Amino acid sequence: MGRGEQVMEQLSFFAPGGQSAGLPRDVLEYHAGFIDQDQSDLLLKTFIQNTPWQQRLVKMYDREVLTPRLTAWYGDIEDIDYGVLGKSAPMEWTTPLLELKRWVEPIAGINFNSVLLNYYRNGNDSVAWHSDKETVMGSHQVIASVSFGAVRSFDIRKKENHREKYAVRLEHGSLLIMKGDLQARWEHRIAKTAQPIGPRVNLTFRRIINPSV
Ligand SMILES: O=C(O)CCC(=O)C(=O)O
Ligand SMILES: [Fe+2]
Repeated sequence: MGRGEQVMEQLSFFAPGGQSAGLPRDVLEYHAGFIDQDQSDLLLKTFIQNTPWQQRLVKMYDREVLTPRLTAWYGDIEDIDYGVLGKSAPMEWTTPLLELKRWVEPIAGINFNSVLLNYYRNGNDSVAWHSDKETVMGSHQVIASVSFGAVRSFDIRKKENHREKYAVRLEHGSLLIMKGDLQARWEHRIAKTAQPIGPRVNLTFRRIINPSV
């Protein structure tokens, strides 16, 4: 695949407005306006300014490349052997993160022990097609995803049939619950967009299972 084609592939094939008809409700649950406008504006600013963002190196085929976004990782330090998981230890919870965790847990129906923050600085930042690791979280894990800032399209496609695909626009202050077969049978991504858009911060609350316990 040529370079131009790779860029094309990354651009979302979905219209900028709305949700796909027939979005599978058994794997995605969308709550618009979960956090009100003022609070969302404040949290966006706080996270952008106060997070020690890192741009990580990941292995892509035989090369190491920088992820096209910034990340930070927080969670419980006790009771989890991060070395066994091949992960670095997370940073300690901050007050706004603990507050958000407390708000999303009753809706998700589980207690989370970690959160991954992604910072998409503009439309050129993205996350490629993936599913989140079952070995670390169990196969039918619930993930609570909170979004602030620019609206981006969250695309999903079936692993066994890439033509079966849907999209949800993740709005400022929204909550998306990923559940059921989503990680086992689907992949998801945030594609690049050619539109001139501002920054976005996404938080995915997760429950890490410790294999050594
Ligand atoms: O930014 C998003 O909405 C999704 C992020 C994601 O899929 C991940 O961090 O695993
Ligand atoms: Fe993900």
